[in-house]
Amino acid sequence: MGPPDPILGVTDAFKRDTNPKKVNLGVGAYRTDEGKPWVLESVRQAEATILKENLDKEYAAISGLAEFCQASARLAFGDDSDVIKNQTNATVQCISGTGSLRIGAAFLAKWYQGNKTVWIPNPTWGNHTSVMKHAGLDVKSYRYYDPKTIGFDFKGAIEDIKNIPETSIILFHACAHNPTGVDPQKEQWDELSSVVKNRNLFVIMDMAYQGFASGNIDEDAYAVRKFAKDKHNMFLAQSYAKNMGLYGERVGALTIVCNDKEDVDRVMSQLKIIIRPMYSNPPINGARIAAKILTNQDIRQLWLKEVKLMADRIITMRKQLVDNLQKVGSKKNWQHITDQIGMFCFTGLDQQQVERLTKEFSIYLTKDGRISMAGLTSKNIEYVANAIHECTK
Ligand SMILES: Cc1ncc(COP(=O)(O)O)c(CN[C@@H](CCC(=O)O)C(=O)O)c1O
Repeated sequence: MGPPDPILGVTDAFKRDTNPKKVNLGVGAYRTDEGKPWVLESVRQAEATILKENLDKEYAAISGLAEFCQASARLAFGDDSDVIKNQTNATVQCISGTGSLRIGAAFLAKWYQGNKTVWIPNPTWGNHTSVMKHAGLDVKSYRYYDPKTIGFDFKGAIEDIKNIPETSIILFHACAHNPTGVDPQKEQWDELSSVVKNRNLFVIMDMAYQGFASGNIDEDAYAVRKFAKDKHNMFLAQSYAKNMGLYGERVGALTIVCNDKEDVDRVMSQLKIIIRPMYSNPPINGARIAAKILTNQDIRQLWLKEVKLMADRIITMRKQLVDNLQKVGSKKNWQHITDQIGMFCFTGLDQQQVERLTKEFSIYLTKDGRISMAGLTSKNIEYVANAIHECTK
């Protein structure tokens, strides 16, 4: 019998708990202030529009829906980027963010001529290592998080990256780092770009939360656009699970940035050769919804408002959690909760404290002390704050 998944297994345990006060702060999935999943109105409008078009259910191309792929690349790189203007993006629709990373890793494993070791941040999303190893790449890590400051270890990251063997592969979270919620400042991204360039590293940008971090899709794409502008060898993995709430539709895109159009044709041919025996071609429904949202201006404007609303609710929950911790008498410094950004808060709780939260209070979170902020609501915030205080005082 294999072990439960460190992230998705938390939800299974939560579902088995019969305590009426139980709270799920595990999986990174948005919840409303009523604690319910949210299907965005922009998604509903896109679905209604698509329904009227009476489309068929034919296979998609191996590379997916072309309109979706182009719209995804434009969203990430920006209409005025050289990548879009010169059409040097080899973009394929994949099975959400995970699938985009997996196909990109398989491409590197087969064709990359450099050092096939991927350097991932420490800590990182629990599935990164498995995805890379499953593709046949070695995995090592670089310093990213400083437990003393509960912040970004910029000095440590730079030092480690300067020692990464040239032509290796390095992975960055483009925004809303999971699990720490700690992102580099823009000037730190600029320096990271320069150091990575000097080491001639291949860059994997994992952008699973565009718009969800700051509430602004352009702001959150800063790192992707900076690295593309600096002409890095790179690929980008995009997910629409969180910023469009299309979790179960499995909608994502992989873009490998190429030197020229001929390169794009060759790379696309090889991506199709990798995809075909893996799942042949991707599902059409979710990609149609995402393409409609991105290309219908009225629906797009509504979506931009909704993605900001989700980001703002999480920011509000951060402030309320700190206020409630102070209200119940905690004397600890919880500033990192409001300093952090995106879906998650890296609380700094140790494994024993996490176990107590779950055993004594039926509050579910991952073992590393990460909480999904969207699981907090105005109804449970006091209960959660009191429980955290009880386990940390
Ligand atoms: C940094 C990062 N990359 C990729 C993904 C994959 O997302 P897709 O659903 O494949 O588009 C996630 C999702 N991580 C969330 C969701 C649950 C999971 O897959 O682990 C999490 O960490 O709770 C992520 O946090």
